[in-house]
Amino acid sequence: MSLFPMFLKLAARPCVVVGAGTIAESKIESLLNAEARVTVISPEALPRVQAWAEGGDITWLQREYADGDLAGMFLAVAATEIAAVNRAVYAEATSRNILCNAVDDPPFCDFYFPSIVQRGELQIAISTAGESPALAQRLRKELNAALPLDLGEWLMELGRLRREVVAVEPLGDPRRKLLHELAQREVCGYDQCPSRLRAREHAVEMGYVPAESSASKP
Ligand SMILES: C[C@@]1(CC(=O)O)c2cc3[nH]c(cc4nc(cc5[nH]c(cc(n2)[C@H]1CCC(=O)O)[C@@](C)(CC(=O)O)[C@@H]5CCC(=O)O)C(CC(=O)O)=C4CCC(=O)O)c(CCC(=O)O)c3CC(=O)O
Ligand SMILES: NC(=O)C1=CN([C@@H]2O[C@H](COP(=O)(O)OP(=O)(O)OC[C@H]3O[C@@H](n4cnc5c(N)ncnc54)[C@H](O)[C@@H]3O)[C@@H](O)[C@H]2O)C=CC1
Repeated sequence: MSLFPMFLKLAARPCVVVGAGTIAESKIESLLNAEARVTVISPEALPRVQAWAEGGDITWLQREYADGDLAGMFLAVAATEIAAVNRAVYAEATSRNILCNAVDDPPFCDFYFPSIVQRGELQIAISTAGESPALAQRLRKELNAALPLDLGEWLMELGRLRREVVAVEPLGDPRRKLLHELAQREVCGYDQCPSRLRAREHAVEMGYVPAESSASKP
């Protein structure tokens, strides 16, 4: 069976993490990075989790998990050190059609956490479908070493440039060709950078923008 790969928008979605130890902490952090609305259920919590609760970043229910806690949730992570508790969370999630990951317990996971290489908005997620997390980790390290550190900034600039091009040029092969061309070269933040000039030149060539207006464009 092949896993379905996707990148989820979790902003404002209610997500629950059961447990607040080392593994839970990293899951909470990645949910917060995605701006999810996080509820943590755990009698004890590591200092960083407590700080998130004190700062209002998460809701911490300081008690053990109880059946019914998943009502209204979008996604659940069961990360206690007790497999039976994690499996009970998974069972409730299944009965409610909520996606759930019981950490390190593949039969009780609807989705797996991948290894991630990140540069700003660029994310590369690696999965071996649980065959070898160690391999996923090694590939993550190799990709991380191979990719330039400023790739995120470059991508942000490329995104801006793409929006400029898309705003003036209608959908079609010439636009697609230009966007491929721009994605291969250095894109710079300043107005006169070669890629930006190329994009304007192209817009003029194609007759989408008159020469004067392209030259004075911010
Ligand atoms: C199925 C899955 C379910 C899930 O948890 O989502 C799962 C399951 C299990 N992991 C186990 C072991 C290890 N996991 C890691 C590391 C990571 N594990 C992660 C994900 C996943 N782990 C999901 C599948 C991912 C995939 O392959 O697609 C990563 C990618 C992401 C993350 O955890 O956030 C993160 C790397 C992050 C990074 O560094 O980039 C290491 C490495 C180390 O710690 O040194 C080891 C030891 C080496 C080894 O075993 O390979 C065991 C046996 C436990 C035991 O022995 O008792 C099980 C259970 C089993 O296999 O039955
Ligand atoms: N720590 C590690 O490096 C690794 C841990 N794991 C596995 O991940 C799981 C969690 O590990 P850790 O985070 O290290 O454990 P931990 O012991 O640090 O944290 C467990 C958390 O679960 C909470 N908890 C216990 N019973 C609960 C209940 N009934 N309801 C709600 N919360 C409850 C505890 O208060 C604690 O916050 C374990 O199954 C462990 O085997 C797997 C790989 C590595």
